[in-house]
Amino acid sequence: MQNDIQEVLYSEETIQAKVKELGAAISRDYQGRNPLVICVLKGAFIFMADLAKNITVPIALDFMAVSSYGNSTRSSGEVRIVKDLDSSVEGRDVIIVEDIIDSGLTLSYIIDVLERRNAKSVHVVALFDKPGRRTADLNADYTGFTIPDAFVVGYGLDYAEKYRNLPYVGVLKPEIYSN
Ligand SMILES: O=P(O)(O)OC[C@H]1O[C@H](OP(=O)(O)OP(=O)(O)O)[C@H](O)[C@@H]1O
Ligand code: HPA
Ligand SMILES: [Mg+2]
Repeated sequence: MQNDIQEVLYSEETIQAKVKELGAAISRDYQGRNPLVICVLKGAFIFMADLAKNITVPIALDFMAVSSYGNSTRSSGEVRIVKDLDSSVEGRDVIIVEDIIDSGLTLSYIIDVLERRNAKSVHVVALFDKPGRRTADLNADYTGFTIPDAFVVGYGLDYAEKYRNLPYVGVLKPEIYSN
């Protein structure tokens, strides 16, 4: 698997330091509140686990599975809810946890759904942001790293369901995509 990686962009240590910073910022901003923290599966599962440990205000957790990439490096443009939340967001302060914002289509779809369900507030934390590929007008409230227009894998992010378990984030060798 390591042989498939062309370059490591963010080491495990660099990512962990950033996750701590993001957790501290959220803990400061949500003093006295009890937000519902929503993990967007599957990509955000590792980020969510690490981030949650760095949030010091009381939180509730929930999970939503959404998919639009399938086995491609380009969004299909069609966002599907594969698993919905267990809890109601009505009247809740919601924090959406995303691994990456690329076209922005996934998040704009989820935000729209949560606002229609009458969440009190909806904010977004994204570990990676690729503004160069945006088609939806959208920005995260908390961003870890702004990255160039390259398809990245690791730390939850996949290509065709592989590489999610890498503790770092990197770019694949181009020949992997053409296989
Ligand atoms: O901004 P966008 O262009 O919508 O891309 C970002 C979304 O795409 C990926 O999910 P994917 O559909 O691959 O599902 P996965 O999390 O199960 O891999 C990623 O985890 C984000 O949720
Ligand atoms: O760069 C990416 N890597 C993995 N999954 C993704 N989904 C959107 N962009 C990406
Ligand atoms: Mg994916």
